[in-house]
Amino acid sequence: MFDQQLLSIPGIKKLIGKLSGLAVLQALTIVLEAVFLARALVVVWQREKIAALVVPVLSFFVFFALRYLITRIESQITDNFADHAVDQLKEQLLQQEFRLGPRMVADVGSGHVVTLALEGLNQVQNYLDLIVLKTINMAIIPWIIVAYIFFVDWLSAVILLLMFPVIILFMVILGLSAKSKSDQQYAEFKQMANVFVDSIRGLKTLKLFGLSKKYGDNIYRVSENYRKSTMSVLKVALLSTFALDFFTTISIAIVAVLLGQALIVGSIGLLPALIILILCPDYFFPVRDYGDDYHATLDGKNALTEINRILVIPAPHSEVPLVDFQNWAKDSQLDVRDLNFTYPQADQPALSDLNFTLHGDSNVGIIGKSGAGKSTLLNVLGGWLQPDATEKDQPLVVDGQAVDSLAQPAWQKHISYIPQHPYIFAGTIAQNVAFYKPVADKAAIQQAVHQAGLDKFIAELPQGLETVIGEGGRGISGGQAQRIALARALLDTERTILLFDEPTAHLDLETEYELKQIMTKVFHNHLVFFSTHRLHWVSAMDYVLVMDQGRIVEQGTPAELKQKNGVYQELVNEIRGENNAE
Ligand SMILES: Nc1ncnc2c1ncn2[C@@H]1O[C@H](COP(=O)(O)OP(=O)(O)OP(=O)(O)O)[C@@H](O)[C@H]1O
Repeated sequence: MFDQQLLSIPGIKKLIGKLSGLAVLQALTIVLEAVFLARALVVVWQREKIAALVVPVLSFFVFFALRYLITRIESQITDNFADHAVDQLKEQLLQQEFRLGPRMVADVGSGHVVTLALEGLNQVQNYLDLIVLKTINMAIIPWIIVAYIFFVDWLSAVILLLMFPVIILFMVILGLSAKSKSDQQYAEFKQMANVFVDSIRGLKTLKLFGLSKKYGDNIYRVSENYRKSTMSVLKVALLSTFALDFFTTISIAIVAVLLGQALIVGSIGLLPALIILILCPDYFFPVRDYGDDYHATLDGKNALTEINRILVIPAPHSEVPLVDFQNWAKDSQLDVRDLNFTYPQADQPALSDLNFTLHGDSNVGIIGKSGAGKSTLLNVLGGWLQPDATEKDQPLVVDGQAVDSLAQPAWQKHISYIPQHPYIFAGTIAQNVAFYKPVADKAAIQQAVHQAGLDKFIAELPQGLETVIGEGGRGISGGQAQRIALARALLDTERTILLFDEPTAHLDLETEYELKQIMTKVFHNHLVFFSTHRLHWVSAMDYVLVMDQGRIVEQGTPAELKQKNGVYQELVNEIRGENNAE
C-alpha cells in the first residue's frame, strides 16, 4: 500500500519516525478525550452535582486541544517536508535537463517537460502532503483504539476488527480500478500537454497553411479524451467514498445495537458503552480519510513516477575526466578518431567512423542532407550524447588528452549552443542577453548587444534594453531572436566554442544575409561548428565536413572540396538544380 518510490526521498525515514510518534500520541489523546466525554455524559445522565462535571469536562477540552495541536504539528511537519522535497526534485529535474541537453525535450516531449516542471511538481507536493501522514495514521491509530476497546468490551473490538478487512478489501478493489483509470488519465494528460504546446508553437505555420481550424479540432478531441478519463476517475472516487461511508456506518450501527442490547441486559455499564460508541467513528476515521484522498493524490503519484523516470535517464558522463583543460585557445587541438554513435534502440549507428582534426579558432561547416547526422554530431561535440564505447583508443582527444566523451564540465562551460529557434524567455532584453552570465554589468551587455548588431533595434524601443520580450512581452522576429542568442554567447567571453544548429534555416534570405555579416565577424576568435543546409555559408568556413548517412564522406577547406569535384560538388549541383526547378 505504501508507495515504494517514496522511500527514496531523502529525509522520509525521519519523517515517518516523527509522524509515527505523533500518531501514537494522537491515538492516546483520542482515547482519553472519549473517556472524559463519556464520563461527563454519565454525570449528566445520572444527574450528579454540577461540580462533578468540572474534571471530566476540563479534561475533555485539554485532550481535545492536545489532539488538535498534534494534528497541526503533523501537518506542519509534512508541509515542510513536502516543500523541501519538491524544491530538491525541481533542482534535480533542472540539473538533469542541463545534463541531457536539447535531446531531453526531444525524448520526453516539450509540453510534457513544461507541465511536469510546473503542474507535475505541484501534484507531487500535494501527494507528499497527504499520503505519508494519512498512511501512517491509518497504520497506527485504529489499532491503539481497538486495543483499548478490547479491554473494555472484547466483543465490540472483535466486530470492529472483522469489519476492517472488508473495508480494506473494497478499498483495494476500487483502488486498483482507480489506479488503472488514473494511469490512463495521466497518459491523456501527457498527450494533451504535448499536443497543446506543439500546436501553440506551430500556430503561425498552421495559420499560414490554413490548418489552424483542423488543429483546433484536434486539440478539442485530445482535451475531450482527457475530460472523459478524468470523469471516470472521479466516478470511481465517488463510488469508493460511498462504499467506505456505507461500511463504516453499518459497522458502527452493528456495534451500537449490540451495545444497546448489552446495556438492557446489564452486561455492560453505561460508561464503557459510551466510550466505545464515541471511539467507533475515530476507529474508522483514518481509513476513511486515506480512502477519500487516495484518488486525489494519484496524479501526484504518477507525476513522481514520471519525474523519477526522467531522473534515471542515463545522462552522458565521462569515465575519463578531462583534466588540465583551461579553455579552448589558439593552439588547442581536437582530434576525433573512429567515433561512432548509436541511439538507444536504433539498429544502426547514426554516426559511423568519424575522423577529423581541428586547430585553434577553426570555423567548421557541417553540411549534408536531412538525416545525414549533423545535429547528432553537434550533440556529441556539446557532450549531450556519449559516443559508443570502444575497445580501441578513446574517440576524442582534446589538447592531447584522450577522453571517451565531451560530457565534461571543463569543456561544457566553454560552450554556447545556438539552435534554429533560440529560447527567449519572458524578461527584459538585458536579462535575456545575460542568460549565461546573470551578473554581467550593463556596459558589458551593451557591448555584446552592439557586437550582435542589435543597436538599431534597441534604439527604436522606448525602454531600450529594459523592454520586456518573450511570452507576454513585445514580439520579436526570428532574426532578432538569433541576434539575442548571439549576444548571449558573446557576453560570456569564457564561452569560446560556438555550436550553431541550422540557425538561419527559417529566415528569409535578406535577414540571413544581414545576420551573416554579424556572425562572420564573431566567428574569427571562436571555435565554431556550424551545421547548415544552406551552402553559401561554406565560403565563411575554413574547414568543411560533408556528411551522408552518418559518415563524413568528404572533408577539407572549401577550396579543396571544390577542386575535388566530389560529393560536395554533387550537393551544390543538386541544390542548384532544386533552386532552378523552383
Ligand atoms: N532520438 C533519436 N533516436 C533515434 N534516432 C534518431 C534520433 N534523433 C535522430 N535520429 C536519427 O539519426 C539520424 C541523424 O539524425 P540528425 O538529426 O542528426 O540528422 P540531421 O543531419 O541533423 O538532419 P536535419 O538536417 O533534418 O536536422 C537520422 O537517421 C535520424 O532519424
